[in-house]
Amino acid sequence: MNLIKFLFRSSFQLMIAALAIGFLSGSSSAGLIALISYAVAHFSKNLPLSLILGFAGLALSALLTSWLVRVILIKLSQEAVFQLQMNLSRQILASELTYLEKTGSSQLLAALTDDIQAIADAVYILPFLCINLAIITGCFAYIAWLSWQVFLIVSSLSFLTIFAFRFLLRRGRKLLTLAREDRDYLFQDFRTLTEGIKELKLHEQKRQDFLQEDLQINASRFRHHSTEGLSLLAFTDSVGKFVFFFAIGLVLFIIPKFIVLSPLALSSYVLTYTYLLGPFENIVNKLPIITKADVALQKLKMLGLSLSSHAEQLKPTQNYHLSWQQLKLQNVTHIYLGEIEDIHFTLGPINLEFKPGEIVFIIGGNGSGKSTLAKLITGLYTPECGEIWLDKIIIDASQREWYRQHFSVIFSDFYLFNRLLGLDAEKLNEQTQYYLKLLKLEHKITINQGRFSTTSLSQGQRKRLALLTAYLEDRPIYLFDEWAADQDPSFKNIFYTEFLPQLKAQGKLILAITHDDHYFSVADRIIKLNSGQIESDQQIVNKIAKA
Ligand SMILES: Nc1ncnc2c1ncn2[C@@H]1O[C@H](COP(=O)(O)OP(=O)(O)OP(=O)(O)O)[C@@H](O)[C@H]1O
Repeated sequence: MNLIKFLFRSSFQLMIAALAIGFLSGSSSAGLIALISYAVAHFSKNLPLSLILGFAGLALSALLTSWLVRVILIKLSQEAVFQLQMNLSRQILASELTYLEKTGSSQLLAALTDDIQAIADAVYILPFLCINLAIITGCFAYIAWLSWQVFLIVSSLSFLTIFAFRFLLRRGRKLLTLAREDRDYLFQDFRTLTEGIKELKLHEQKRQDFLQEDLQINASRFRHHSTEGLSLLAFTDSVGKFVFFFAIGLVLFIIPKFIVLSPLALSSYVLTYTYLLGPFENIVNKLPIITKADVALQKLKMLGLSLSSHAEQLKPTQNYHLSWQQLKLQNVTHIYLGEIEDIHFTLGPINLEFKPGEIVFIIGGNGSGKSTLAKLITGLYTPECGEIWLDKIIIDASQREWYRQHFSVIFSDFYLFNRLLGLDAEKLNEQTQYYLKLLKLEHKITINQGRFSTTSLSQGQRKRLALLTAYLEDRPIYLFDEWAADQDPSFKNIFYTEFLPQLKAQGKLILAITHDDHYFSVADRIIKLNSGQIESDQQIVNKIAKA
């Protein structure tokens, strides 16, 4: 089973220790049953002291070992879940952006939340399952000791039952796997629900279409597969109980007709079986949780495999170059393959050279490839063809992480973190306060030990806060994707006529994707894209606005 293999892989020694102690716990419980059977059959007022001491010893051992095995398994399983969360997060961070974009955030979120939760639920109950399994094994050993014939009959019956159940369990697992696939679509719908709430509230027909044709269909498919799968497992549970009672009836009414059994042996069987009902029920009841976790682990394994096949080298090889001379793109291309094979978008081949202290505007119509070019220049996309050079260093897989450290970027769909990550907030406090004032944010937010008091701001203010972070990062190359689009005219003016020239004066290369033709004169150079190709690359000679 995936879950057991997963725990063995997490810590082989702890698993072996847990199994050994679990076995001791099961044996103690089975020993107790044997002792109780004996005491009931030989009941008298003066039972021997050894029996009483034996009872106390076994009870204490059962208690201690069951506690110990639980502690070990809880530690082991929680550690395994922790590692799973961290590894998956690391793998996502290390994967190529193009692959992550193709996979979609809904699938990743479903894995990080649903799948890991399903595994956490299963590993929580695993200690109890192990103890119950050990008790069942111990009790079966006791039955074998009482009569090997009865043991053979009963264990053959058990094997037959398990064999017959395999089909049902496999079918149940298949249905739960389908339900898990439905979860991915549901997650996508939940994202639409939360992120598109404004649009959905404003348009009744849109809301109804979304509810009935998307959410409801996916939710009912999930309901159907889950109900079928779980019902099948519930059926297994009931049949299991029937087989159990059948076995008791067999020992009580049928076997004595063929095999001579003493009343002591008979009462011991019945007592043992009745006691076994609890652990057995416990195991069968938990089958759906274990099956779900198994499906989740399989899903995580597949995701992990495909993530690692798209993994990048994430260790920067050396400090980034503060003084560089030339950034060159040579015949660089990027292709987006569409759902339909012959509908795709190709950017390039692009040939460009940049130098420090340049203000370069990248312009072009919607869908001309500006943001794609930004992702190529910053090293987020790996070019399908062509090369990127920074001075004399070619940016290949081993240099890409290092190369990316040269950029401070504000994308149009940027994410605003709620604190200054990767920066020494204490050291930068003075600068931070200065930029807060400059960006007119000092009355809106405070920054305490690098943490912003709020990020619930207008889009324009959020972008200004992102700009503050970019300033503090102080990297050699700045890229702004339509930064000024959400700013009011006065801030737009400050951005183009003060901020950009200030960065230029510091020797930074500034690449700004923009539609603000009013400020084109600020640029040293304007690159125009059209349908993924460079239409023009023009130096601006007579600059009007100066820093
Ligand atoms: N993740 C993606 N997968 C597939 N196609 C994409 C993806 N991102 C962009 N495209 C396609 O690539 C083309 C260029 O997109 P891009 O976002 O680079 O254009 P843009 O010039 O930045 O547009 P805009 O000004 O509207 O932001 C578009 O036709 C777009 O549909």
